[in-house]
Amino acid sequence: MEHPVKHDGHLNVNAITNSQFSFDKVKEIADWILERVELRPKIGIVCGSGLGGLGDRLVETKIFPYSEVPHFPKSTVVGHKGNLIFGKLNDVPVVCMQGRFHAYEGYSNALCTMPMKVFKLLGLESVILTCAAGGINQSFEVGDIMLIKDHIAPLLWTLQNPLVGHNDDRFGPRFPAVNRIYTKHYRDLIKEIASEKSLELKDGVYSSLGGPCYETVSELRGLLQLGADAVGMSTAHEALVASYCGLKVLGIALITNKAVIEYDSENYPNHEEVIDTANRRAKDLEELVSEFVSRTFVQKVDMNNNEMSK
Ligand SMILES: O=P(O)(O)O[C@@H]1C[C@H](O)[C@@H](CO)O1
Ligand code: HPA
Repeated sequence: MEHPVKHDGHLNVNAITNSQFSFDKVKEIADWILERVELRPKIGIVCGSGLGGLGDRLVETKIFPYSEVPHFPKSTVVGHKGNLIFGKLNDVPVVCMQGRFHAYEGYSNALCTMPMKVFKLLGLESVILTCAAGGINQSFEVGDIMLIKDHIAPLLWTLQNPLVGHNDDRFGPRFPAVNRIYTKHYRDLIKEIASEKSLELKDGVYSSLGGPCYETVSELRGLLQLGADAVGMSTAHEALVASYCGLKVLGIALITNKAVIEYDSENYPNHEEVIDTANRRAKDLEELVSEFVSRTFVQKVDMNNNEMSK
């Protein structure tokens, strides 16, 4: 069993720790990848349930099934292929997780969020998190695309928060601020792109519970009262760790089903509907993300050129 080691070399044996993914272990994963891939992307994409088509859009790819990547577990959920793909999207180098890890698969939140730390050590600056979610906001329709402006994640209020334990400040600070996780500039940019494409984009608060069960009517009513617009089982903890690691975050939820907030309704959520809606709406979401990736990259190149010519 690995001891929690501070990076100054001091043992911190009394801390409950998430030594499961120490800096050295994450570095081992990142180094393994860097030895095998020439591409050096600045943007990472995580594909939610049924949204793996984004990965299929990449060209000049190098694909690693998760089973080949050191310390990566299996992706066990339908609609999550389980590939780490390096390639170009709209001519921009990206790395794409075709499928994510969920706590309900039996994985710790430290493990579920480990890829964000790997992204940091790969030199990424930004991550785009996509997910499927149930619409709690009663004005939302199935198939709506919701830009995540904030999240409510009760599990992150507990010791299940992946940042609990020994903090290695090479990843991020002990006490990260979380009031600006979803980068404003990115939200503005994607709204602009959606409006140019005449694509309606909802703006909302994503809430996440642990799953794998969907929510009770009373839980959903409670989340609505708290200000949530959509509910899912992922994303918030990844966004937290990405932001803690200094990555800029864009979060997009596809409303795959309406959350049932009427007692005794005949309707009920199910994963088949989630996947069907994702398949039906994936194209618009993929185009939005592709355009976002290329504009972000162009802006970055512009900024660098301007800086260099100063
Ligand atoms: O990985 P995401 O959050 O997109 O997947 C959602 C949550 C569950 O994994 C599943 C429920 O249908 O879809
Ligand atoms: N609840 C939780 N997670 C989900 C849902 C839902 O209604 N739809 C897709 N993922």
